[in-house]
Amino acid sequence: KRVAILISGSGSNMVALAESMVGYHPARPCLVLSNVPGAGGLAKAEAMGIDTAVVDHRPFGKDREAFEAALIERIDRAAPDIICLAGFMRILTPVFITHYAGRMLNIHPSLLPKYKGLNTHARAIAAGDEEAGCSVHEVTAELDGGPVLGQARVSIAPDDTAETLAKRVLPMEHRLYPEVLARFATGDRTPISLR
Ligand SMILES: N[C@@H]1O[C@H](COP(=O)(O)O)[C@@H](O)[C@H]1O
Repeated sequence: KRVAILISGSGSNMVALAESMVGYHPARPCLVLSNVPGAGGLAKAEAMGIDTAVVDHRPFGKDREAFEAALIERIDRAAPDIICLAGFMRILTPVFITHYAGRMLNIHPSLLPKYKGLNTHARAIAAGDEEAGCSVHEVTAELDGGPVLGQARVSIAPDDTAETLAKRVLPMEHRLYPEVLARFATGDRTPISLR
């Protein structure tokens, strides 16, 4: 299976996914695309010998449709079977989501359905939760709302800040996302849970 990975930033999840797609893994990366020119993850992908592309959203202003048409045109040139959103920070419309329906995944830094959206760790701490974590889900029109295919949990310590918690959750993301992708690429949607 061919996998296109969409990023906006440092791309640590992209690296974890790409590094996992070797040997008997059923998938291979075919493109790393960023909406942010110069995003740190682009250089990392090039160093791994993966094709990269930039579709900058800024010239499109408020015209999401035109931005997404350019995005779809560039992605489909790589003919991916699966799309992985990995720290891709643009909200996608139903047009884009329908085009890749049933073959697009996202990683979100909370135990969904809790804390959809941003600032997930700060909100978990503020709520007095005992646990935090991350989730990989299928992407549907509901933001962070699609079927959850995997979760990883960490305990919240009394002196945790959003930053210290994020530092402990991110390595769990790097374990969870490749595991879910390997299963998804063989058609296995059974949810998994890591600790
Ligand atoms: N959506 C969130 O954005 C962050 C991206 O990190 P990276 O993969 O760009 O390093 C990760 O925490 C991910 O869950």
